[in-house]
Amino acid sequence: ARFAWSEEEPYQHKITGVDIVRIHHLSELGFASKRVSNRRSFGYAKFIGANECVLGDIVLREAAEPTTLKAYMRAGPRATLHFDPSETRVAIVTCGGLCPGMNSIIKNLVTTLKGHYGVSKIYGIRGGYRGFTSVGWDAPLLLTEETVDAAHRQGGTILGTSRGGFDAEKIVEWLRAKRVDQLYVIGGDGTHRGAYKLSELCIEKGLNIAVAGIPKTIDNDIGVIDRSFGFMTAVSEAVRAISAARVEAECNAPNGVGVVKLMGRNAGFLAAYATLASQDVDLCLVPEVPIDLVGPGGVLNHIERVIDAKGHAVVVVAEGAGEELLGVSAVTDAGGNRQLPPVGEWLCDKIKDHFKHEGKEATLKYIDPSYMVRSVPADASDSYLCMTLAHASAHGAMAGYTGFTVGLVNNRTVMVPIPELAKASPRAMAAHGRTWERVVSITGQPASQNSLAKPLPGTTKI
Ligand SMILES: Nc1ncnc2c1ncn2[C@@H]1O[C@H](COP(=O)(O)OP(=O)(O)OP(=O)(O)O)[C@@H](O)[C@H]1O
Ligand SMILES: O=P(O)(O)OC[C@H]1O[C@](O)(CO)[C@@H](O)[C@@H]1O
Ligand SMILES: [Mg+2]
Repeated sequence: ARFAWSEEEPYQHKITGVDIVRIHHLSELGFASKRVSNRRSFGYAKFIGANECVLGDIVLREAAEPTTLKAYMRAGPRATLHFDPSETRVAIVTCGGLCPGMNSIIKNLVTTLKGHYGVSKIYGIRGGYRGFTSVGWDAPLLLTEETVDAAHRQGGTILGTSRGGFDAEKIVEWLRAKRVDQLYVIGGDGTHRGAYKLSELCIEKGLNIAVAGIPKTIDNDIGVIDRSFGFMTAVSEAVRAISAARVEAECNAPNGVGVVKLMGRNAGFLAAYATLASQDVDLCLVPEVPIDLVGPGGVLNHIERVIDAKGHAVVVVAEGAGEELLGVSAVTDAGGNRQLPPVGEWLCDKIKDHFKHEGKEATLKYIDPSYMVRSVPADASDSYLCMTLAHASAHGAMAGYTGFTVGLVNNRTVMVPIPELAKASPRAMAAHGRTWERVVSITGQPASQNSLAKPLPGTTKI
């Protein structure tokens, strides 16, 4: 490709080729394929060819060396199905924390697998990975187009979810006993690590089962993909909390301060995007950037300066921020996620102490919307995304692909090998990247927050 940046400075990109990141196909692994032709296409859409792909990085940077472009397999219906739909049995499970859109994914999986392909049976596993081993009230449900009809209007997951309780041997044994052909796993990075182990164990045990993931997280901490479903809905809910904090801060004298704590364990995407979307925030603290509390460039002085100038201030803090000051807990939850220190309350105390020390009074209102940002149904944009992801996943598994997940890459749906996604997850915001630069520019917070930034492992350019 030849481009001229200017008459004086012509520049040529040297692209040597395209590397397509391939995913496993059950027939290539030696499993018998029914080779059924995909007659259920609506007739006007083309099937996706084996080499159709989507470029991973569409930004061409000036490079001295020739570049090979990385690409992902394009998702969508294939001409030949590995499974005969009339005999196909499916299981769906949701794991990890709640996220807007989980029910939309379940509904669209069921409507496409039943309505479009006509599979014979769909099990809905109750309460996450634990549900495979449960007996009793939480035994699997049989899902039909009727039972999921209104699901997308509700928050949460109609199947229930959990952390912990992963037992690969028992889960694979359940799949074998129920003669399940396809397993759909909706969850975050931990869930995907589990899903890949299941796909590998199925192969090892000679089971002709496709395992497909659909990434879910309001933290947007899953690598490779543009964004995870539910994230932007959670951002909108977070903006409502910030608006409330601004109103409280504006109206409560003297020196109103509104502090909002948002979810975001390792990644501050939710806090950063809500800050940028609301335009009401004067200070945003995230896990990726250490907090510089005191001193002329510190955040306490910044809040005081903002209040001196306009009478009030709004602060957003992500729950995972400030571990370098508050200490890292050794306590973990059932999924192995470490307990976080109470950074919101701690910050409120520090702000009040600072004002007292300066002989001033701060009227501080603390808002922790907590689970409210993630327990709502998906908004229109996320509902649309859920529909495309569920279809992408069903088309991939029906075609016989396994150990893959789906996502948007450069706004196109693709299939990604789960290890590729797991390697890049959890991702964090680049502490020297453009999103954080925008946050610093919008809030006016001290740039020293930026220069102190420490890139974390797994950090991406976003
Ligand atoms: N490395 C792993 N191998 C196998 N299973 C795992 C692994 N990590 C987590 N899991 C299982 O995946 C499920 C969900 O894990 P986790 O609590 O890490 O949530 P998550 O999928 O990362 O979602 P969230 O975005 O809410 O953190 C749990 O049942 C957990 O036992
Ligand atoms: O209390 P729970 O269900 O473990 O979930 C809390 C965590 O889940 C997340 O929402 C991710 O799913 C994090 O932001 C948050 O730390
Ligand atoms: Mg996780």
